[in-house]
Amino acid sequence: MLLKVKNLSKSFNTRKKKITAVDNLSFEIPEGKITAFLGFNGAGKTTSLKAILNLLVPDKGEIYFDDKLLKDDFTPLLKQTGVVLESARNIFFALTPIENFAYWGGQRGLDKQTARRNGLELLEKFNLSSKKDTVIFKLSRGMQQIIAICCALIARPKFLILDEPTLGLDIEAVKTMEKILQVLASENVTILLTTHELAFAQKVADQILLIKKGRLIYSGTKNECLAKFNQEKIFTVKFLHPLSDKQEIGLKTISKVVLLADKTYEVTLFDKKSQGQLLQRLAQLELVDIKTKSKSLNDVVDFYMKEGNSYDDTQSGISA
Ligand SMILES: Nc1ncnc2c1ncn2[C@@H]1O[C@H](COP(=O)(O)OP(=O)(O)OP(=O)(O)O)[C@@H](O)[C@H]1O
Repeated sequence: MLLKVKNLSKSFNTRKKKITAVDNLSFEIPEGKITAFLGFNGAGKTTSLKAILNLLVPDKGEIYFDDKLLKDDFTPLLKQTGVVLESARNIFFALTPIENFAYWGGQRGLDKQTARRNGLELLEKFNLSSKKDTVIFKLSRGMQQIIAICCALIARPKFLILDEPTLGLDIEAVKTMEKILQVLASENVTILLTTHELAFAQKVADQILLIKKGRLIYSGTKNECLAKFNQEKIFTVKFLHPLSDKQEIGLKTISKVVLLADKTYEVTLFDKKSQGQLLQRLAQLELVDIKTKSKSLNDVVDFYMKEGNSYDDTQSGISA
């Protein structure tokens, strides 16, 4: 594990009340994977990131980086970590990418030539070489975000933290961002990102970290998380005519049948093993369309964010 967070808590005392932003949070970030840190506004993501980056002192908790406990000195983590905060705020908009690379490389102890070389390499990798001398404010929002990532990667850190990397990006730019993150992960860069865009998280993430009111709801692989929520096999079926009572009773011996609209039904198998039997029965009816429905990360997050569906039964696992 590259990063381990153990029993992290942080409260803020405001004039009106005490706000518990992070509440006994523990999780692990595996090396070379993309972890999506999810939770509604105010869930405690930024506060957790700030504690990891030593930008605030938690009330309690421990941070381990490369299996070493960080106490007062976070240098081992900070030296190996690139960070892009929301809205690409870590770059100078009046400078060009090359000038930004020289500055941010300098901050990381690189000489100008090395910073330039590393920066050009990154631009080439992300197909932005032609923009090396264009001032940042003349670039599209998506390009600005990529340059911000290049600056964060200028000293080749092995850990990259991205706060809302797709904020304000159009569909094409989001796709480019997906590719970039996948390229970086394939080069063993460990990525921790926050996002409210669950379709994006579902595309790029290997790992999911879900928090609610500062507490852990789920931590584990995306595939396991989705598999748990897709144990049922659901079909949406449209027939030429509404089902007769007899036809409906026939299907109901092996599935739950719910009328969605006019001639369209949701058919949920009681047992996945009866799929062949169901398809045979459906084939005897006058079908117009049939689709299988799978639950998405959006459904998972929706489920857990509802009051009552809590983490009680799962600190490191999940149950649907
Ligand atoms: N400096 C502070 N003083 C007082 N309260 C704070 C402070 N920083 C954060 N909070 C509160 O702590 C809680 C968690 O905030 P945090 O910014 O960590 O959430 P978040 O998950 O990052 O939200 P978002 O998705 O909106 O960025 C919120 O209730 C927030 O108002």
